[in-house]
Amino acid sequence: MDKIILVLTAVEAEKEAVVRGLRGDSRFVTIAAGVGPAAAAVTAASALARDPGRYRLVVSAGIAGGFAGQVPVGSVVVASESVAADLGAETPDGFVSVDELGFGSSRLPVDGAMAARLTEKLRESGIGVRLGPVLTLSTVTGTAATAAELAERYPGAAAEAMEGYGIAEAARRFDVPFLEIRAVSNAVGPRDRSAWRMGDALAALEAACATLTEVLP
Ligand SMILES: O=C(O)c1cccc(C(=O)CC[C@H]2O[C@@H](n3cnc4c(=O)[nH]cnc43)[C@H](O)[C@@H]2O)c1
Repeated sequence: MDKIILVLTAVEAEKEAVVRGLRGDSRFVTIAAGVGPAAAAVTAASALARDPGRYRLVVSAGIAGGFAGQVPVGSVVVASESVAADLGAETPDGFVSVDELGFGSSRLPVDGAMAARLTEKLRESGIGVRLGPVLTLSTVTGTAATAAELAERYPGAAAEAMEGYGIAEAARRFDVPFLEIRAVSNAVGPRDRSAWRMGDALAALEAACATLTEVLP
């Protein structure tokens, strides 16, 4: 039996955009896993454990906040790595990552060749795209101070979302390559939920998933 691709979104609206983009491609199965890294990791790990050897790629797909000066709203970010940006300890001298604490790695890899191919194809298709680190946080950033702190702590970070690292960790445990695709619905910074451009982001997510079907070997 041919191996297939597992795509996980957080919410149903993202799943619907992904499914529209995949246009019935039978190589993919898409699940809405819930918001946040815990729900995402549990759902991904459960699916991978239910059918060992069935999957050749696991994809975290959805909307995200984009860092100012890195990516505009409505564009796509393909992760170059997934970073757990709030996994560590707060100290009087600032944040200390789990790496520095000696408890593992806050950075998980993606399938670099696939990420590069997808980015190139999206660019060729005229879709605004950036290949860069995507942060995973359990809390949506809501102030300029936190946005600036994250940008300083993770230079070049393109976007933040809430699920990627959890899914990447599940994929790593099952030895399946991982990819994260995000469409930017809002800028990372002071909270203004009314300014989130969900429609534009979901359309960009749909286009990115249509392109994904074209770059798979
Ligand atoms: O209105 C809110 O504050 C809010 C809180 C939690 C989740 C949401 C969602 O709309 C869930 C969808 C999904 O969106 C991703 N996302 C989008 N923008 C950001 C962001 O700036 N920072 C972090 N995550 C973001 C995230 O992956 C959610 O699961 C709304």
